[in-house]
Amino acid sequence: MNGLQFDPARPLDLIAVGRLCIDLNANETGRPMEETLTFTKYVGGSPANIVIGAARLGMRTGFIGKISDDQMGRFIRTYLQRNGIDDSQVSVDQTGAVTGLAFTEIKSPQECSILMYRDHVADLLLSTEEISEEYIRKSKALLISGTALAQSPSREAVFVALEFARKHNVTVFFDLDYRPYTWKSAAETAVYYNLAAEKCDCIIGTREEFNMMESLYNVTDADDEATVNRWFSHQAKLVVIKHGGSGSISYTADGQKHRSGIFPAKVLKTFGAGDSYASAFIHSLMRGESVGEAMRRGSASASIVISRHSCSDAMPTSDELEAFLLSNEEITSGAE
Ligand SMILES: Nc1ncnc2c1ncn2[C@@H]1O[C@H](COP(=O)(O)OP(=O)(O)OP(=O)(O)O)[C@@H](O)[C@H]1O
Ligand SMILES: O=C(O)C[C@@H](O)[C@H](O)C(=O)CO
Repeated sequence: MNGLQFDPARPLDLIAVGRLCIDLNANETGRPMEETLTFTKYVGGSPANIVIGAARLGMRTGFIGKISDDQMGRFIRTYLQRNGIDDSQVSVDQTGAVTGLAFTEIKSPQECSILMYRDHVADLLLSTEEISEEYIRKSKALLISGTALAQSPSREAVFVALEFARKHNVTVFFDLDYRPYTWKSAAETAVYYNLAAEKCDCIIGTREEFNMMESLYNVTDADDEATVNRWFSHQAKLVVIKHGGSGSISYTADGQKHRSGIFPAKVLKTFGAGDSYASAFIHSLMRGESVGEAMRRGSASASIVISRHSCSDAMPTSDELEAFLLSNEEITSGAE
């Protein structure tokens, strides 16, 4: 059992709070960004990608965030609307803030990097007054993403959202989504990640992200069992540790452990794997499937997205995911 509860009476399935930005993915692959001439524009931001993926799979979704008062902000809002994501809680910045940009470099399938422009971005100006208790109580689940904790007032807004979620039995997913360029210090990062993680029901992260959180307490031996037991002593009922091309391992508070391998992928770029994994994983859990099945679907979604140019736009529909699962065998591997 995964221990997660979802109230079927709630009109929304999943609300995300956090970053809405723009991905500018290099069209010329196989070369450094210094030699890139053209980019394709997509909606980006880890929580945005996850919710877009969930909406593609048929979930009733919403977003709490802030966009810039310009063409980029309007591009994002239109895209959310076109994908059936409720944007009633997406506010428009009035201070001249800009939309975060994520320039991606695809030197090779294994050598991808992201250059982030995040000075004075609108998404980190989301304030506590813009977090609606009534809105959150309409949802079965809430997704928070680590980067929204990087600066005030977004940081406080996330903790208010967590409080409302707890108050109204809204299950909380925490996708760690650690992006170093947004934080001032390792200690600040670890403190806020740990404080937020204590309030979450399901934590999804890579081994490196959990190491970052534990570094504050001089824990250096990167032991999965010790990691998950720390979170089970708080609110968590399910912890997923992702291991890139080696697959993923999940742990439930009642002592079960599930390993998942990967699906073969013609990798174009590696980023987007985590967001696509999370979207299909959450969708599967919320429709009552087992943790093992949810991991299988997450892995399949990841393989689809890393074989395509974008993240958000590449998120598979239900039909695409089913077709992929029918025609591909998961490569079971000992994900250590
Ligand atoms: N090369 C690959 N081939 C197939 N599947 C992969 C590959 N890399 C990652 N995956 C799948 O995607 C999942 C998440 O990938 P990863 O562990 O890299 O998370 P992440 O670092 O959060 O991803 P991102 O690069 O989007 O930030 C893995 O557990 C695995 O199922
Ligand atoms: O989360 C970000 O700001 C970057 C994303 O927009 C990008 O699509 C990515 O890195 C996905 O993991």
